[in-house]
Amino acid sequence: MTAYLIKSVSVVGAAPTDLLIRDGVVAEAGAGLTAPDATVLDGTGLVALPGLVDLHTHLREPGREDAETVESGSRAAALGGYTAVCAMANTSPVADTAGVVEQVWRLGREAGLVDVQPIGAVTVGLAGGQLAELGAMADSAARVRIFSDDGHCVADPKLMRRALEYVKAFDGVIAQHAEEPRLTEGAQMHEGEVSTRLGLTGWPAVAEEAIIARDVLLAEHVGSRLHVCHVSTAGSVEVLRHAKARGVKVTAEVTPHHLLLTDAKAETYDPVYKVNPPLRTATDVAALRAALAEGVIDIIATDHAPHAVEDKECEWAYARPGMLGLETALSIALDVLGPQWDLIAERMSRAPARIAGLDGHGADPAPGVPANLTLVDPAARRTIEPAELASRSRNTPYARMALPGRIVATFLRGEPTVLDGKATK
Ligand SMILES: NC(=O)N[C@@H](CC(=O)O)C(=O)O
Repeated sequence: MTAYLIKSVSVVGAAPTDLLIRDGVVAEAGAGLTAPDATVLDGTGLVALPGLVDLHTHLREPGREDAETVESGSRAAALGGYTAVCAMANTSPVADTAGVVEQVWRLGREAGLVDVQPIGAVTVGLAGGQLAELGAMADSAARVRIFSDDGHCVADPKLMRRALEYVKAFDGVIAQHAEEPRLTEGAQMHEGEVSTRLGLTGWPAVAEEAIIARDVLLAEHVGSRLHVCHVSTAGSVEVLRHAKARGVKVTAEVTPHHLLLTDAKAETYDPVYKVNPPLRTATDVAALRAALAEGVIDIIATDHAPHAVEDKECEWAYARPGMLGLETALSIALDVLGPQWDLIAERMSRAPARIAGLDGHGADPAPGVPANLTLVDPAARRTIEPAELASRSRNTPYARMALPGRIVATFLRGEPTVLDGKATK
């Protein structure tokens, strides 16, 4: 195994130092390190972060390998600075059995670019009618700890209660896609001034807020862990703030796109901006940014949702919801938060690793720590060219935008998955 000596790198924003990576761990850290056998990388001007961890990735395999595979999504993740991703269960077949989660987990190991941690479905076929085999998935080789029907809400309160109770046995967590389905029938975008003007059916903020309010009460009642996917409204932030103040075991994520874009984008009628939950108003964006800074929202998760051309380049009403995210998330975080490296490390690596229970991830580079880390050049700007993305899909909302920050290298247990901004395999 090649050793790497990274010279003069800022670890999470601190004064420059050297890092020696050997045998899968950070072997040494300090000024003036030498190692004759090591490959030397110049870290001048670069920031080392603990490898990013994405709690919400759609890898589409099995079933829609034309849109993404475990391997292509893993490569996109490594290029985005990630060392671990949690793969959502809305595949075909659905990841609702030990067999499917083990398949995804094995494919991740074979690709070897990031650790792929499968998420199991809460209900059979994501149909919301009957609990899936949560215990069998937890006991499988994939050791599933996060369960989600993402794409669908676990709308039945009794099933949601049972699921929350069930996962307590193995310290699992239910990640809820908060959307009261009766309030979003036919919805195409955020319900508000823009939807009224465009004549499109609206997805009201209350459809999200009502489910979060219900679920935090259920989680409190049964003393279990709830994670709220892709929080998108100012009202949801208030519900979460209240729940956290009461001591409810709830965590929440926000996506890069909900931190940057608004429903005004729908005026273009370009379905690349169609997403679930929908892009909201500038007031919501401001509330989400404040909540992320404050910690009411715990993490940034990408909701990387690749879609084939025919599912996106069509009329708005027929387009699938979802956007790419893995290869641009760190840049959007840098744009939104500025160079607050400790906050970025917390929201994009340490906290998601804790929530997912991913050992070996989410620890700042220091002697003895597994060498899961990424090197960022914050001074670089790059223009996003969809054709150059590693994802099999092209549905990025940032096409031709110049974004700050570039991932120079990513290491997974001491092996480079990205060097010089390029995937190593
Ligand atoms: N977030 C999205 O817009 N899409 C997700 C599922 C979903 O949440 O609808 C997808 O799987 O494409």
